[in-house]
Amino acid sequence: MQGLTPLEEAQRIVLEAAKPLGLEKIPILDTLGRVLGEDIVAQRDNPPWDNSAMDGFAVRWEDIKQEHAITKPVELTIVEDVPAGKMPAKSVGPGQAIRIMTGAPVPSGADTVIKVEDTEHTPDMVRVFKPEPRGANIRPQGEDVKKGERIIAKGTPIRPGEAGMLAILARSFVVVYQRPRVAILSTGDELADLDERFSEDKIINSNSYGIAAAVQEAGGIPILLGIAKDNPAALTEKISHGLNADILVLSGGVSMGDYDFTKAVFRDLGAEMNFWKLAIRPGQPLAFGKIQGKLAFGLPGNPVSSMVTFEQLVRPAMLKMGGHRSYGRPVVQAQFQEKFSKRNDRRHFLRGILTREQGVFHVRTTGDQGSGILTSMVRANCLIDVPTEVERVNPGDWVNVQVLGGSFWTHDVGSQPSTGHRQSCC
Ligand SMILES: Nc1nc2c(c(=O)[nH]1)N[C@H]1C(S)=C(S)[C@@H](COP(=O)(O)OP(=O)(O)OC[C@H]3O[C@@H](n4cnc5c(N)ncnc54)[C@H](O)[C@@H]3O)O[C@H]1N2
Ligand code: MOO
Repeated sequence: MQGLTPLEEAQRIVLEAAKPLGLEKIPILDTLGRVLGEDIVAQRDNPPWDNSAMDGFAVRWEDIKQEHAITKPVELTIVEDVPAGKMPAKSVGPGQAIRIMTGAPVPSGADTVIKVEDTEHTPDMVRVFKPEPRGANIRPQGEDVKKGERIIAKGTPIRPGEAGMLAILARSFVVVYQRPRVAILSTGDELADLDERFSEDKIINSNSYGIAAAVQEAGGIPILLGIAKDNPAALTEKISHGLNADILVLSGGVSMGDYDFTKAVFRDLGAEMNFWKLAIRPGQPLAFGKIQGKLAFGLPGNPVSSMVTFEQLVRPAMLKMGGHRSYGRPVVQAQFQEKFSKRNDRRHFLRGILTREQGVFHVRTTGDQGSGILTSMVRANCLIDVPTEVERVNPGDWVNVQVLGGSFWTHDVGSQPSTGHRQSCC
């Protein structure tokens, strides 16, 4: 009998086969979540000139530096008003001030800005009560970005911060990696699709929709191929359509059943395939390889198994193809709140609920962990990663947790993570 393949080995093979896709130029508003395919170099300084950080008065520090300003305020003559968006016409001479708004360019002659609330003023005259250090309240030219500097590196995923920076740098179009197109096919005579009339002996094809959402979450474009009947001809035809995409994901038909034709059809299509019994639970039977140069995954049909194997294998491949440089979910250590035991032959991914209380992460399972219990995925915000060799996890033991999307802090929002506990059960 074929032995169990460690997940890490399968991940290594999959990632080696997955190559970054080509590049395309897209408008800035479409860039969220995409990965930069070029270095972004500043063509000018930001801010482009010294500007005021406060509403107030631009002055010469020499004029206001005196101590005891509160008892003996300095009086300066206002010679101009500079709102944001206007360049100053005059410079500040001895005994003079220019009224200035936040963001407006600092006039020549001035080297310090006094906040309006630290003054008394009329339209023509300002009295300064508070001495400030030289340069106070001035944001110098180029403090954020210097012309010629590489500000965002190729391979960076675009978040709101990067999008704002692209705008600062006047990049209305940027080059990014293409999104992987993922063809999704469910197999099984027992399946009916959502919009079909179906009889009592059918179950609804949920895997295609769960996988499609996972594809979108990983930045890809899902292409639904529907359901293939459990016969080689139907399967071959559907798979051939799927080969127009970058990745083909099948679910079902990879285990030992009389109607499990996936392996045979993959082979007939000339695929170089690995058929694994992975050392994980859920998600043991899995096929992976290349068909006509395209990545093809045969995921197990059980709904939870298809999602967990997607997470561990398809998602990393998609991220690599989409230009990302890191492929894993964030992992945190959490204190397990239950008892759990298993054999020491497979790595388990328990669906979990992660919370944080008094700065410490806690995790419990979602309940029954059968691979047909999709409510476990509905309730989960994480996967609890119990290593192969671990047979027992007790309340209070530290476990690694892969954080799935979404927020999970229901307690003490904003407090710092604890630094005191680093030992792990696993
Ligand atoms: N003799 C053995 N039987 C099984 C083994 C084994 O090693 N030896 N492995 C079991 C494990 S573990 C899994 S996981 C499943 C994987 O089986 P398949 O990939 O062949 O999947 P199917 O048999 O087609 O379906 C399994 C299960 O999932 C439901 N399903 C399938 N597709 C969908 C879909 N698109 N939407 C919703 N539900 C779906 C299907 O109705 C079955 O209930 O094999 C075990 N058996
Ligand atoms: O691998 Mo199966 O996914 O354990 O049910």
